[in-house]
Amino acid sequence: MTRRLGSGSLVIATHNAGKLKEISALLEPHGMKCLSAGSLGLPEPEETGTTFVENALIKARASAEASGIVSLADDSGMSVAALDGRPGVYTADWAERQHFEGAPGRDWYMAMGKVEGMLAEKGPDAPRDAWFSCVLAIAWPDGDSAVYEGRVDGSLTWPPRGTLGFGYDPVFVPAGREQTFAELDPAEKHAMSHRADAFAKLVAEQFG
Ligand SMILES: O=c1nc[nH]c2c1ncn2[C@H]1C[C@H](O)[C@@H](COP(=O)(O)OP(=O)(O)OP(=O)(O)O)O1
Ligand SMILES: [Mg+2]
Repeated sequence: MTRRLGSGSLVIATHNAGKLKEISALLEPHGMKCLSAGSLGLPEPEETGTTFVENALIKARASAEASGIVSLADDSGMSVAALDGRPGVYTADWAERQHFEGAPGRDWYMAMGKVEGMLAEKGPDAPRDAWFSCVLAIAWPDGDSAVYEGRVDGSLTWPPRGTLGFGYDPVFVPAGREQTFAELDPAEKHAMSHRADAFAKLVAEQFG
């Protein structure tokens, strides 16, 4: 029997503002009070794992140990079929850290261009299939943990379109739609994304 969260406070162990917003919106209806790793001043652990599961557990455990509060981490990324699943676990690393108007962030436009450039090298007929993966890991301060995996399939478009969402959203068109994740209403993205898929499993087990 998997341990359950119950109600109360939970730390969202991410330093990505886009994820924090999406995860808080998904958890609040279940009566959880969401604190952020950033606002608690928790350090950002190095993501030394080679799988989404390993990295999600590294982040959740680091937060639970440092805060003494049950913590939820998300490790996610985009995989391109014609690139043998890259960038995958290294999706964030492909976007260099930059400072925009004084605030730290990652250069997503550059990263999307890098993916497109590598795909172009495969020729004009290379399949443009891609998918996002998301692993959510919950870690309790006593070392217990639970993991949930999600995925959404789609294809890559170029040039990037839309201003909503974050990261690679402007180049990802989910299967069966014409708009990119950055053009869709956030509520629509939340209903079909890799994060939504993992969350549905988390909610079924934790709050069902
Ligand atoms: O819905 C998404 N829409 C667009 N891009 C996305 C999405 N979900 C993940 N991604 C990309 C960007 C993210 O940065 C990277 C995951 O890297 P990942 O290490 O899990 O996240 P992160 O470093 O941004 O924040 P943190 O580790 O503090 O949670 O994949
Ligand atoms: Mg990260």
